[in-house]
Amino acid sequence: FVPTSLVTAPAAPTSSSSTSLNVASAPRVNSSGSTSSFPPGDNKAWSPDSWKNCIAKQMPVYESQEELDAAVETLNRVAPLVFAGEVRSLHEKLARVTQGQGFVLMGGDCAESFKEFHVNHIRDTFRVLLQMALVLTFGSAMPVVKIGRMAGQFAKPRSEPNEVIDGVSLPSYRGDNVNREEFTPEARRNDPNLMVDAYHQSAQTLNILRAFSTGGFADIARLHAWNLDFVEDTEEGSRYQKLAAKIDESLRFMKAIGIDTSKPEFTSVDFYTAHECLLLPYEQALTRQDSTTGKWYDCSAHMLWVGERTRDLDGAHLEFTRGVGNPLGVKVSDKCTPEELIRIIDTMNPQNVPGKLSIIVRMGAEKLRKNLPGLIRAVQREGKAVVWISDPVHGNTRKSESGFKTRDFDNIRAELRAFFDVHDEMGSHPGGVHIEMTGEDVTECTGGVSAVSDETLNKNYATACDPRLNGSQALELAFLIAERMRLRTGLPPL
Ligand SMILES: O=C[C@H](O)[C@H](O)COP(=O)(O)O
Ligand SMILES: C=C(OP(=O)(O)O)C(=O)O
Ligand SMILES: [Mn+2]
Repeated sequence: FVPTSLVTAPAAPTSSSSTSLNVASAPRVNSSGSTSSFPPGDNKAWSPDSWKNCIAKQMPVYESQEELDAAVETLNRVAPLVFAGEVRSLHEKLARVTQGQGFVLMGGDCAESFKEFHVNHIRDTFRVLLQMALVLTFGSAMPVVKIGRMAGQFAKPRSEPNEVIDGVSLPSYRGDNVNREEFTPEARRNDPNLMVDAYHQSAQTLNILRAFSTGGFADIARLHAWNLDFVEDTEEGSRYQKLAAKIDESLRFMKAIGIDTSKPEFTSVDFYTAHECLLLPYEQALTRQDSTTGKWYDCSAHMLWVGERTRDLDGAHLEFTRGVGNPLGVKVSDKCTPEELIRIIDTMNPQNVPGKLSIIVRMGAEKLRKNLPGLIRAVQREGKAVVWISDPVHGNTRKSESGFKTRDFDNIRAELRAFFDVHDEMGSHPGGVHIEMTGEDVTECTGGVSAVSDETLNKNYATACDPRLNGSQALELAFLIAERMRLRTGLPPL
């Protein structure tokens, strides 16, 4: 993390009527994406709560307005999790990626959970991200911007409002900051106090991440120690050790010619956080005005993205995000037309500021080959500066015969390959990857050298929502990407 310029003022206004969500007056849950009286992107005034005038899809409805007001009031007073100076430093790095100088690595759980929370869980995910970043930096000879889906990635959009088990129907689980996974009416009740619990867990997570990124753990001299025990014995583990040995040698050479490898560039990393901007009462309460610039920042994370299911042009999520100074992302599937994408860009980044907006493409290999060229062409024609990021996992979810939600490594690899092929053809920069992964030895995605199969998914299937790549599958992906980046720049294979 970098030095900060402090964000100080709490989100105005502070009266309970304006800072809270009025259940009676919307946001309405709507699945048709129809019109709103307050289209974002026009010149209407923005405020942290102007999203309340728009239709908010995927939003929990709370039973008690009082309970919600009290939770939001508590969050209005908590300390910001991130600071404007950090957010701006991420923005600058992303701006360089729009110019082809850098690669973004985003990864973490689909849904963080209270049950899985442990310092070792955070450490191990962070460790794999460090390994992946090292492979990508060395492989591509480019700076890698490291962003965790961590410290706030709780709320989940769902395909179905209800879950039915043995004829019993209950509201779907929507993330630990909304309701609980257990299949009982009490657990599935939307509880606004969970937002406060999620905030406190995020604060702890960030504290650990800050310590790991600057306190010696991320020192490049320790690169061998980042290998996880269960990865160590795999093909990817030994491939990593070989690469680590090469880097060790380069470090020894640098030292020999007088470069000081005890400098922060070698001993710490800049690590950022991001999550889906979904649960707007939480995001609004963490939105604060920067005392030095007067700009509003959502201080729940450095970067926020809007999901595929909530990116309606006239919806509450675009209205909220258009007003905050953070770098933003938007997920797009094959349902997004080039015209729609340009309108989204004009709403989320009206000044066309480089680094402000990343387009996170998730459509599956086949649809990507068909649809991505048109999206890139439109962006090129309109002269928009965006970071193109591949999310090769969300378009590749399937149900195994044994009933597990899973993803095949082959399909993930195929989508990444398609993403790189299309950028090669279009002369654009493949700017990053966004994946759901964990440092744990889970069996949630099939394939890869780790050879998880449909039959072994039940061995350690632990995710609270979507299936994650385990440590060795994630590392394998990093090597694939690094090789592809090398090919682009004419470097020999690793
Ligand atoms: O993480 C993404 C979505 O929440 C998830 O893919 C939706 O899953 P569902 O179809 O099980 O609701
Ligand atoms: C919900 C998610 O993705 P998408 O919006 O792409 O479906 C996610 O990233 O977990
Ligand atoms: Mn997911």
